[in-house]
Amino acid sequence: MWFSFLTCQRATPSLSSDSPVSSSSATTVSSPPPTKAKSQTFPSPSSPPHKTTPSSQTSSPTSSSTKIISLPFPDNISGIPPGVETTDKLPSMSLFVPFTRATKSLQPLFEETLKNLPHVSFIVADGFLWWTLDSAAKLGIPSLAFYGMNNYASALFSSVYVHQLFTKPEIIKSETEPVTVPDFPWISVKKCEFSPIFTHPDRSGPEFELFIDQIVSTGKSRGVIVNSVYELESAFVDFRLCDSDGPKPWCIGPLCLVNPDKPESDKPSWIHWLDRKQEEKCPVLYLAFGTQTEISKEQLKEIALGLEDSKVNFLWVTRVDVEELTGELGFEKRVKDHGVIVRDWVDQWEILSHESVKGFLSHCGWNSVQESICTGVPLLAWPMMAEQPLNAKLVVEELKVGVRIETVDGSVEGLVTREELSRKVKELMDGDTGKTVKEYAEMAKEALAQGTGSSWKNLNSLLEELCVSRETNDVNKLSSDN
Ligand SMILES: O=c1ccn([C@@H]2O[C@H](COP(=O)(O)OP(=O)(O)O[C@H]3O[C@H](CO)[C@@H](O)[C@H](O)[C@H]3O)[C@@H](O)[C@H]2O)c(=O)[nH]1
Repeated sequence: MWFSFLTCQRATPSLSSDSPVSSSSATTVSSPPPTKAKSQTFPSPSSPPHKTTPSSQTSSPTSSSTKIISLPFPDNISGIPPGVETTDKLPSMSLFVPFTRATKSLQPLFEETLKNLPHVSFIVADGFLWWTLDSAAKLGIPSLAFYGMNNYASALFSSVYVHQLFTKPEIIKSETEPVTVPDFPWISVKKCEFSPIFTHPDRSGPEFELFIDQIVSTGKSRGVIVNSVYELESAFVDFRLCDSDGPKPWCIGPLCLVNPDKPESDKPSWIHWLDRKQEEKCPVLYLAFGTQTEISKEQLKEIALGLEDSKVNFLWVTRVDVEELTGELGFEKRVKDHGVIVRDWVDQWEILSHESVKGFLSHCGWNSVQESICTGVPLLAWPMMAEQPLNAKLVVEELKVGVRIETVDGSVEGLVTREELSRKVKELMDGDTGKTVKEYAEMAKEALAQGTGSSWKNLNSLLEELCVSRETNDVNKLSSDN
């Protein structure tokens, strides 16, 4: 099993399907050290979206312009079960910090490998692999960080942190009281929507130290690649661009449109099921909660019974055995006419693109949100951790492409009852958010239009800035040396 990275060598300034970053293996943003009171961009701590590339999901390089070099993942990490090389395989996300710290043992081999490459124009590194930015600096290679988070969440984290919204002396004690964000007066946030790193006055401990290492290291980078579209969140991109001290955000997304997965020739059974629902003219709700979410037995039962009560047609992707965990033996049989549970790894893009899928109950991981927007499917937003509460606000309050599900106590971790789930599922499926989301889907496509789209232009100027100017410098240096 391996840990993989991609390097960009002598890239030419054009947008090709061989994107220099992989949306599944990279993640967020940063800027200068947190001691200075200015705008900053942040990784989403506590449960960040870092994962190495599981071999089962790594496609072979198909083009002569792309080469993948794999480095062996470290063995014997204290507290991590042997063989676990991705965060989705961790028994608990509480092991995230030792897992991430362990990646540093790859540094010598990473640097050795870089030295043996013919010419590296720049490095794109997962921001959670903070040490790769140190390696880049040591070898004099420009580097960009990538975290996977959008500009909206980064800007809000920054504003909350810089203005000490939850940590200044007149501390807001309530977890659920709405508080106005200073730089964005039309937005209010709740303490429970943020990790303790942003809300706890005591700034120490392993998680905080990792967070600082990432911020400091990304602050030294040449910029941050953002898998998003400028037009989708322009106010928040502009906010970050105005911070001349912070790393520049480069919106080059949505990457799910650059290289969408191709449906296999042999359709899996769930696609046949969706085909049947389309023939029957039955709209389907798709449910999936990403790769890292842990859902309690009690909550699973409420989801199952809420779906059953709602009578909506649903396709639920989950790795767990719902009947066994909830004790609801016979659930799948009871709902078989309108619902199906899938326990395999699915091609989510293919499902969302299916004509019959008219709603997505999602944890609001940024990849899922973008895929839903790009396929014109409205969301039922149920954030569970990390920056997902902010993504849900973007979906419901800013873009208005979805409906928010509420927990019993208004907290992020709180229980969602079967009644709430059933009500909101019906509201989504009967509602009119579909029209708005289709407009955004068009906008996202236009952003990638060759020559004219904003993401196309951003990628070109990024390559121009990092490759062409570097190569020109190299040539000048060579001639002055002679
Ligand atoms: O069976 C599956 C399960 C997942 N996916 C794909 O896996 C990705 C999941 O990504 P995302 O929706 O972002 O969920 P997480 O992996 O849980 O997201 C982590 O990473 C995101 C950013 O990278 C953050 O926004 C989230 O908070 C964090 O939990 C998506 O592209 C899905 O299409 C599949 O294709 N098939």
